[in-house]
Amino acid sequence: MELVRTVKIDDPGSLLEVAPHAGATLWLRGGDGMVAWGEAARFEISGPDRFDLARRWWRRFTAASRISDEVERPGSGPIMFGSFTFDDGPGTSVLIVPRVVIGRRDGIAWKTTVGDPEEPPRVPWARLPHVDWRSEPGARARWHSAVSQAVQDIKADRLEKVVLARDVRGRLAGSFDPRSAVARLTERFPSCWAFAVDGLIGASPELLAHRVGRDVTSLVLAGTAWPGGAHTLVTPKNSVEHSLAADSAIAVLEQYCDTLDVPTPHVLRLANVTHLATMITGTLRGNTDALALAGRLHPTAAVCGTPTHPARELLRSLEGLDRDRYAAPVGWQDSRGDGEWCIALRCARVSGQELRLFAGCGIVAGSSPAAEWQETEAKLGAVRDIFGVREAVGSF
Ligand SMILES: C=C(O[C@H]1C=CC=C(C(=O)O)[C@@H]1O)C(=O)O
Repeated sequence: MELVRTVKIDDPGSLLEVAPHAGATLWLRGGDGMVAWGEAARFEISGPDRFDLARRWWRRFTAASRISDEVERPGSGPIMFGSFTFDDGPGTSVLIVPRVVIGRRDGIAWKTTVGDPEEPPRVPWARLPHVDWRSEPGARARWHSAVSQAVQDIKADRLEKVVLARDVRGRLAGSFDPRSAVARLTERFPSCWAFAVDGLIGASPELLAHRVGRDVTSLVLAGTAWPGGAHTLVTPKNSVEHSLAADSAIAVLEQYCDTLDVPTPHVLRLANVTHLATMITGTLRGNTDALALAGRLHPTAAVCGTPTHPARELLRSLEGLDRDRYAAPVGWQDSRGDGEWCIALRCARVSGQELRLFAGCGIVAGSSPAAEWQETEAKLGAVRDIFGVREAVGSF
């Protein structure tokens, strides 16, 4: 039985600077969050039951741990980070229990250790390497025909909305250090959740499920405008797109919450795009953990469509894409069941020297293929542009 011990520590300053090497797990927002390293346990799963299997495994892990936690806040004590696949298959979802976690939230900082880990050597940050982007002959034509087909299906009342995505691939010309990538992402997207979990890096603006005690929050985004785009944000098309996404989250959260507050949508401004956003808050009826909520919410109509099943079938046939861990829950959970699960958007999967970026957009009856292409380009810029910036921002 391993001892999981959390102690209060002095403010560590920049959390990113504390991460000792490029293998660290990172979860940051507005300067707060957690950085973690080492692996006390790892669990890989696939299939339609992956969320339930993950929760069961996590319950067993925490039940088998001796816990000493002098902080007792969300994220203290035993914690796992996870990244799930969008689809039931192929691909594996992963949970990681780090050996060491340094966290800070609301002015309180802590260190959690599992067992008695050794201090790893500190490896200086590596600059972000140059990326050779792969040219994709025919990608634009394929996109146009997929969006046109989706619009036809929607106009023929086969479904109301489908979210179509595409990927862009590149080859890294040198070694990749997620600390450098996340530093750039947090600078450019301070209101987003910037993360590096098992080779998935990104800065997501969309919170699928956040639970602290009985309080639940879900920030639903859908409907986008971007600089140079032909449309403003508030259009009938974007409003339809947004309300379908919000409704899909509300329909699930209603089943678990005694009270639910759904304000009118607001405008979320990011560096590259603006979104319609609805911040749903609720009070849980029972003790449903954050991952259970995320698993039930996934996939919302912000990343799949309405109704869910036909949209999932259609996107599968039109995209010709393995979404891998894009557009799926990424986040963390502690032993109390509190946690923070985002939808992995504005992200890239790094494996070896290969880099794969993803972006998608909601298609409704009023969608045009050319505008939706531009929208994916604006969204892809969130990660693509960090490779174009040459100045150092951290301790290289
Ligand atoms: C699917 C993505 O965005 C979703 C979140 C915000 C706005 C969206 C939209 O306007 O289409 C998408 O629903 C993506 O960034 O890949």
